[in-house]
Amino acid sequence: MVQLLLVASLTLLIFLLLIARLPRKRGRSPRLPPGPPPLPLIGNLHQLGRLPHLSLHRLALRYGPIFYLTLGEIPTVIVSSARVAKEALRTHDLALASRPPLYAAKKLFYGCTDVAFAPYGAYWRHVRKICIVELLSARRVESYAPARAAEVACMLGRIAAAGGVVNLSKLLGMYANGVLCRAAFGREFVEGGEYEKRGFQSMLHEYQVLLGGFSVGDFMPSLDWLNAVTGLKKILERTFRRFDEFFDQIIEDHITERRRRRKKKKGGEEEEEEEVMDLVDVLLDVKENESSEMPLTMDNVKAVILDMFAAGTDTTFITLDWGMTELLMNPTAMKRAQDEVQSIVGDRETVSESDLPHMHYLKAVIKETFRLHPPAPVLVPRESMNSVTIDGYDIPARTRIFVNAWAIGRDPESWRNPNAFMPERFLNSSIDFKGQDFELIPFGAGRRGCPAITFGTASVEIALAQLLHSFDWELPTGVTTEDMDMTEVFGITMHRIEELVAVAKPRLL
Ligand code: HEM
Repeated sequence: MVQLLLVASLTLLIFLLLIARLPRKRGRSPRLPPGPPPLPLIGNLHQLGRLPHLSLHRLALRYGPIFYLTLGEIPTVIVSSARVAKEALRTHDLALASRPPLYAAKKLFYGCTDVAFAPYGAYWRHVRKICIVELLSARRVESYAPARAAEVACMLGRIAAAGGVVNLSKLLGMYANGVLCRAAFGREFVEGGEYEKRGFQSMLHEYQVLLGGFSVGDFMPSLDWLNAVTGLKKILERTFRRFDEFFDQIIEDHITERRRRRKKKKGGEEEEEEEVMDLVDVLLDVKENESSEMPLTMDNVKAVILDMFAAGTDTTFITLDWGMTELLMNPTAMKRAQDEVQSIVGDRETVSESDLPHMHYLKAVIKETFRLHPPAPVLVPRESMNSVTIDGYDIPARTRIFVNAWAIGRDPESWRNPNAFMPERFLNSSIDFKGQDFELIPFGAGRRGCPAITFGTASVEIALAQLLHSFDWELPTGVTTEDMDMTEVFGITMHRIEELVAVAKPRLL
């Protein structure tokens, strides 16, 4: 009996040892979406870097609405249909709510401590909440109506002064920068003025180019050091320093002004004018009064302000620029939009923001512009924080996710006659761009979606309505719609290759 027990125990022991030594059964290998073989970096990135939404769209036509590719060392998934975007951005909203650490963003945005490029986590939640509650709330956006009105008036003055043919792109760019300067700094952006002398406009332009540019380290982290050799690191550091010094000066001015106001208040003196809080003031207030465990540093304040400019100026300009271009190319739509504005505003010179809710066709024009020309055609990249299953495919953690909003806006599965500019399609439709309808996602969707939809649309609507109300628009003599080059140029946002030059004829003489 003892022997039997001994043999049984020995057998059990050997069995257990054997099991322990057997190679562990590997987990099922993930079922990745289809896609091309790893794309060698050189050659493809030239193409992908220039017009990624087009290159990725072509690949989607071949491999489907979700496909996988290895870009350099980076596993990447491309989403190109409303159905798959909904699964990615709604069903897996949290898992895909992080951003990859892009090289230029790290250098330019104080180590990604802004809102747009911060990785998901407690810090991002904190600054995003400040953005939504303090900086971009409906009440705050409303408080900037005078800033928008003043900049619209400046733009009309510049158009009138040009006396006919105007470089509308230039003026729309100044309008978009002007609105943000007033909202953020409480100051005017005047041509030849303080900001222009300090090269603010060119600094903003440089930022867009650098952010949209290609860095080897973003796709080959092991070759990060090459950015020092190519000179990119130096350029980024120089641009960063210029902005940093500029912001230091702005913040210093605000602190001095706040001290002066407080002193006056203490002395019982009344302020002559009502105090309007600009975004820098709001952030300084938040910083001073914060009792949270995560107090903002001055660098954090600068990173968030920079975000407002980087995310808010070019996007507004591009929407207005493509909107006016499409209207000039489509005179019937232009006339219908003008008739609507005229019927609501009548003989008044100035369009008021309270007129806008009645302008259904104008809103449809803006939606159609977003559909065909989303300012960020490939949404700001996301990074998966854990593995998820999308459309039946396994997407591992730390995969980069690109959503091609441009391709989705032109998908024949979602849109009839997708390449035509037809604002009417939105008149009897409930489709909106607020992140609920995945056929139209110019502002992205989910917890990482744009927090400034109200700010962005307010600036676009009032400017477009006033341009249509004050002037009749035509192409310059000798230029036909066929001559208009609709080629897109890609940075982090998507401009038209040509500047828009048009003839403005005053309507209200
Ligand atoms: C026409 C106007 C605009 C468009 C089309 C637009 C579009 C976008 C898009 C596509 C994203 C990425 C969304 C995603 O990942 O799902 C984004 C993010 C962001 N936008 Fe906008 N935007 C506009 C205006 C603005 C303005 C005016 C501001 C600020 C003043 C702004 C601030 C931001 C910020 C801070 C983020 C980052 C959000 C985060 O990562 O949590 N945007 N925007």
